[in-house]
Amino acid sequence: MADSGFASLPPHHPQCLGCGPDNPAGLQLSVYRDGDEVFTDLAFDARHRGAPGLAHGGAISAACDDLFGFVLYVVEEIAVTRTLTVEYRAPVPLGQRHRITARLHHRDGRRLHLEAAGVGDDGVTRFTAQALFIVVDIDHFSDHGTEHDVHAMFTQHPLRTREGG
Ligand SMILES: CCCCCCCCCCCCCC(=O)SCCNC(=O)CCNC(=O)[C@H](O)C(C)(C)COP(=O)(O)OP(=O)(O)OC[C@H]1O[C@@H](n2cnc3c(N)ncnc32)[C@H](O)[C@@H]1OP(=O)(O)O
Repeated sequence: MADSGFASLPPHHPQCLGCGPDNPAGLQLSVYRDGDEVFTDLAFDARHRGAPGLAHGGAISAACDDLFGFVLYVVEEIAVTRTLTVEYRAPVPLGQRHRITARLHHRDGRRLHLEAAGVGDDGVTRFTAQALFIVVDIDHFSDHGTEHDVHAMFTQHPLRTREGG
């Protein structure tokens, strides 16, 4: 959904499982910033099926994890997931739109404590999540991605300027 008035945030990279527009198997999240929070509106579909008619818990977890990766724009740090906990409070029906909102709860050194909630159009909170992200530098990605891909991931990011790239 186009939420006019909110800043649209760029995907982590075009093939990202969570937000990459060029990944047909991905969630293709569109993420917006609202003050210190980020959010996405998502209706899980047949690709994300767990039990009949319901979203798979792993798909819900992936959506939360990726959305946490957008809080990094707010925090202005590069970080990766160390722990992720999802509370599945109620089944999530396929096709029902949920707004997932994430924010920094608090920071402790390199540790970013994050929290998120997924609320349906009907006002029901069906899942919440907490994560610990650890701040890293760009070199963290260099061992596994090609130099070109790592460079491409960060050249489109506002955080690039912080790293002097
Ligand atoms: C928008 C921004 C741009 C894009 C961003 C990038 C793309 C993002 C894409 C997003 C996609 C979605 C996201 C994804 O999919 S991210 C992909 C999934 N995640 C990973 O692949 C991460 C794999 N793990 C690692 O690489 C290492 O473990 C890291 C780098 C995380 C830490 O290894 P490192 O050797 O560096 O650090 P450390 O082990 O000494 O620990 C560091 C500190 O943390 C403390 N600690 C540890 N565990 C716990 C705990 N359970 N409770 C409390 N504290 C804990 C620990 O005591 C220490 O504290 P201190 O001694 O310093 O005080």
